[in-house]
Amino acid sequence: MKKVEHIGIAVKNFSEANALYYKLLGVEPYKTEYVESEGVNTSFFRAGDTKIELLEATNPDSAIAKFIEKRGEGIHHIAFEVEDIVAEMERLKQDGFVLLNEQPKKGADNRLVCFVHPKSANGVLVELTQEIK
Ligand SMILES: CC[C@@H](C(=O)O)C(=O)SCCNC(=O)CCNC(=O)[C@H](O)C(C)(C)COP(=O)(O)OP(=O)(O)OC[C@H]1O[C@@H](n2cnc3c(N)ncnc32)[C@H](O)[C@@H]1OP(=O)(O)O
Ligand SMILES: [Co+2]
Repeated sequence: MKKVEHIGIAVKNFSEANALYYKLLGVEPYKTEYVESEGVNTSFFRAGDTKIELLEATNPDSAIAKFIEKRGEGIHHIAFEVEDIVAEMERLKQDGFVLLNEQPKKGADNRLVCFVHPKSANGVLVELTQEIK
């Protein structure tokens, strides 16, 4: 794991949250992206060497909609940068972590991602993320 690549934050109102994080961080989001497979709108802010990813649900079945319904807005996941996502997935599986996808899948911002179940990571949803080169 090279670094915390981003922190995902579940928000109810995308435009209000983007305005708030603009005020908080003093920078505009460098990118917004709709990810159909996850049912989310995302925006990305640079914060030093890492990023903040705001996530708004676009349908009631999305993981973000369910999370907000159960727990309210807030930190949803921590994403760790990896160089070889397949190797890291295999390593974590061998170590008893529960992976939420068998194969890496396409995430936002030109990346492959894989999620680790929060029940196998001290209540934290962990995302592994590798840049697509
Ligand atoms: C935009 C793409 C990508 C990127 O490029 O960065 C993203 O970040 S996408 C982000 C959204 N996508 C995902 O989160 C996909 C992975 N998540 C899942 O598969 C599911 O959300 C889940 C984690 C398996 C939970 O789904 P489910 O079991 O259907 O929901 P429950 O509400 O029943 O939850 C079970 C259990 O887990 C707790 N939970 C749920 N989400 C989280 C969370 N984010 N952090 C910590 N804990 C979480 C939930 O509270 C339940 O606990 P109990 O009530 O104690 O049983
Ligand atoms: Co993410």
